[in-house]
Amino acid sequence: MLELDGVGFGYSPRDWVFRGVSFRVPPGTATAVLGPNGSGKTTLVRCAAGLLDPQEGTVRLSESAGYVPQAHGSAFAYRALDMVLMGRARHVGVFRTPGSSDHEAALEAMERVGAAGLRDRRFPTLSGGEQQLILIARAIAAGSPVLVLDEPATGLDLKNQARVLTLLRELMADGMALLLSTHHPDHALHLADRVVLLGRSGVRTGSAAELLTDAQLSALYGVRVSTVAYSDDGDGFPSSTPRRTIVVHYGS
Ligand SMILES: Nc1ncnc2c1ncn2[C@@H]1O[C@H](COP(=O)(O)OP(=O)(O)OP(=O)(O)O)[C@@H](O)[C@H]1O
Repeated sequence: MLELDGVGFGYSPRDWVFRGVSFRVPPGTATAVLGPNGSGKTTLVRCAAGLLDPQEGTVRLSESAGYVPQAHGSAFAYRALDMVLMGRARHVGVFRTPGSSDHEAALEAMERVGAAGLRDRRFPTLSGGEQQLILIARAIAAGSPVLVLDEPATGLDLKNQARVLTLLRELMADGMALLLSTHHPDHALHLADRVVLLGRSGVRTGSAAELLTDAQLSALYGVRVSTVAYSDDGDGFPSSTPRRTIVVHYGS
């Protein structure tokens, strides 16, 4: 369980990025954070993951969260498998080397994201999308019941976006609590039970049904957005999966 209560953060005194953010992410659910560039999505998910200390309010985490940062180059030429093994740090203990169960967990996580074939590649030589898959595998390998992801679809092609969304739904079905920031309202429509909108006029939290509407999304991004239904077409998701996506009226 992840819970934020009245959280406020600013990088300098009296210059708040956001204030008064409260929401809970129960097991088996996903909460999506949406907002324009610079609205504070990364800042908020870093506070939720315990990587930034808010100036006010509290963050309660049942145990440490797995965290997936936005893909970025690494200065160190670790193998992809070693990057994923780093997710096992709290299981391995200080001054110990990873054992066979850690290797198994790391390889299973790489299989799950479809990146087992990259295990011996050096992380900096991977494409941005491949790096993103490895970072997600690292967080899964950590085995935490809470996963916090900062724009997990950044740099992924359409097939890999679908793979990651499917994977995140599977993790929810396994009982994990997910918090993700995203620039893709359609991903929020597909995944999220609850939504946090970081807008120019303040923060709104509520159910996906209440906040992922044409009016709310158009106001949030300052461009006309419509949500449209599509048929399941035997896509393999349970019939309860929301099948709505968004259309942006470019030029509006
Ligand atoms: N280390 C920092 N020091 C000072 N200001 C910062 C720092 N990091 C971010 N900011 C500022 O805080 C605000 C929120 O930034 P943040 O990165 O959280 O936004 P975001 O919604 O994730 O943006 P994007 O969609 O562009 O990734 C921005 O105005 C940004 O310039």
